[in-house]
Amino acid sequence: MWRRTVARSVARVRQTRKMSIVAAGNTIPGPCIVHKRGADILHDPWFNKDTGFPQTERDRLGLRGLLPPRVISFEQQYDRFMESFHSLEHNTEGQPQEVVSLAKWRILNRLHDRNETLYYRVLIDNIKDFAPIIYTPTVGLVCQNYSGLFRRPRGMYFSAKDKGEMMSMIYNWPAKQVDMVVLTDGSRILGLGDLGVQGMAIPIGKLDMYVAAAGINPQRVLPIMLDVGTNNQALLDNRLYIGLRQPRLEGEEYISVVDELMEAIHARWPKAVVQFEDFQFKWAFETLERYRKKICMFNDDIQGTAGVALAGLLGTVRAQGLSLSEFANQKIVVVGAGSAGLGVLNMAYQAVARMTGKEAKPQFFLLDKDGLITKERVGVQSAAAPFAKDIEDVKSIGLKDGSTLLEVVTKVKPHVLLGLSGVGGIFDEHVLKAMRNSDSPKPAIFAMSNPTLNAECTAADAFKYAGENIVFGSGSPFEHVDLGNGKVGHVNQANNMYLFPGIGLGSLLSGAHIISDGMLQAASECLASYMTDEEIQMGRLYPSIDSIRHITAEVGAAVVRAAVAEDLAEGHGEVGPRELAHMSKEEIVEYVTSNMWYPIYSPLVHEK
Ligand SMILES: NC(=O)C1=CN([C@@H]2O[C@H](COP(=O)(O)OP(=O)(O)OC[C@H]3O[C@@H](n4cnc5c(N)ncnc54)[C@H](O)[C@@H]3O)[C@@H](O)[C@H]2O)C=CC1
Ligand SMILES: CC(=O)C(=O)O
Ligand SMILES: [Mg+2]
Repeated sequence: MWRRTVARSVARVRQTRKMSIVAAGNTIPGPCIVHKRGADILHDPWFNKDTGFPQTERDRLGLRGLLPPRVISFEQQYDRFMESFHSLEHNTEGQPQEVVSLAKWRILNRLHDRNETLYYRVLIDNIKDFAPIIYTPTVGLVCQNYSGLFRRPRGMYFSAKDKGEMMSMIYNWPAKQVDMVVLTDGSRILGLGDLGVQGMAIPIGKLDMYVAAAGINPQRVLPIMLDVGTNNQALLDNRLYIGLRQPRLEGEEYISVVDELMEAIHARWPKAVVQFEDFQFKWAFETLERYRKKICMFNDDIQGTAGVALAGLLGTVRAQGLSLSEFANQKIVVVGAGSAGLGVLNMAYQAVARMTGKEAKPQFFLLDKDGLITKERVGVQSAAAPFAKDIEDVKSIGLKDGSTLLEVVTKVKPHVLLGLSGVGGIFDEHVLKAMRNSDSPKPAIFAMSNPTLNAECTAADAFKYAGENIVFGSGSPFEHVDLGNGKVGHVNQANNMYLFPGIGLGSLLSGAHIISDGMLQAASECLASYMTDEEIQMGRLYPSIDSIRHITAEVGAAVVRAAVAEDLAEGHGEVGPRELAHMSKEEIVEYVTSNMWYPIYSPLVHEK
């Protein structure tokens, strides 16, 4: 009996997939129920179509007379926006970069606030040009100036003053269903430090990427800022700062506020996936350990970054013409022993252990602001301790605890130099030149810190000083480098944006109640195997951001499959765990793709 049900739902998945392709091809989508009329609709960016409301809808919804008479098609609205954007580019030519970037952010933000369907369509279609505005690097600048830029609220703000009230506050959010939450406390925004409540632009930007890359319905996303104060004196002294003007809560007081918020989110939307973003080191690991066995959550800086970095590291092994098992013999220097650096090392160690067995002793070197970390280091963080080198091992190559980056690179001759320090320019001319003596025929340099000014080096400097045969990746985008004679130094964007949307989407659609290491590993492996050998030989470790929807569908499907394999998948909507278990690999990709929202005007039907 239930076999027939499975067959029916697989057929349904196939049918839905067909319909979604049709929808993407602009045929008539299904209706959308709206509980308001007239001007209230025009002021609601979820439903607003501006001049795009057809006459019949204007009549039905009480809009007649509230809009200019001519109906403008979606395509015309799209063209008009792009024309405005291009004239803005033209008109701001020659102005300081920051002015131009903020002007671009403003024009996109205004559209976001007015008409979400059009906003997400232009974002999806122009993701390569617009991601650097709504995401890194411009989002960093936006956070730095958020108190001044703030016009309209988006998402929810919970503060230390709301203690005891969060369970009722969560019901103030107007949407019945929430699928994806991105939560920050603003304590470590990119490499810019503590930006307090102004960090809200990060969850907003990450969720824009969720909509664009993973097709999460924008009506079901929720950016949350947990404002527990700030230790940034400049913000505390700024009379126009829009957050709590008090030092950050610490210890028990802090954790009890996070607990209360997590309980409130989980109570209202038990199936929502919660992504922790840009928490300072001391809380990033602690909150991850605290909630990951109870709630469907992950820490993007620790786990998303690790998966993307591991995929890149495996790519560098392939770029050298070696088999993946050679990964265990790679010498990798990681600069930055924070959430991101330690996340990468954790995952890389697990990969080596899988390849070589438990006795694996990878040749990974970890540095923080005080230089090389060895077992001699006093007060080493417990999360960093497993990666501290044996002092005898480093002595044998002329190094000691606290050796400088230049000393380490010179003596180790690493295959890979990977920066997650937040310190701009730390891979200076000397360090990069030392990479010329790397033991790899294709040394890899990853300057992963964000935003651009915090990158450990620029792409141009990397190719200039370390040589033309390097493989290069950076957290924020750089232009490809002209090496002369028609040769181009390829720049990869080594950013967790290649994984977090797929991790979130896959976890959601699997209905898993937690996100396991196996699901994260599957996501990373999927990204690692996405590129062909030919592409890898050309220094391309990650796909172009233009194909982010496709890669996200593949990653999402890999996460669903891993959840099914681990018996964690509880199903989503009408698709139950047994139906998921009976889907083929291709059917799971179809299931994921068919669940991706695509921006198109739906006919609006009013219901009281
Ligand atoms: N590309 C990507 O996808 C991602 C990039 N990041 C970037 O990584 C950076 C670090 O993030 P977290 O690890 O969360 O920060 P964190 O504050 O937890 O860690 C920073 C680490 O850098 C070390 N450090 C500081 N100055 C140093 C120096 N001069 N030399 C060597 N190490 C130094 C600190 O001791 C600390 O261990 C940020 O800039 C962030 O934007 C983070 C997540 C994802
Ligand atoms: C990309 C990112 O998550 C970060 O820089 O924190
Ligand atoms: Mg982050």
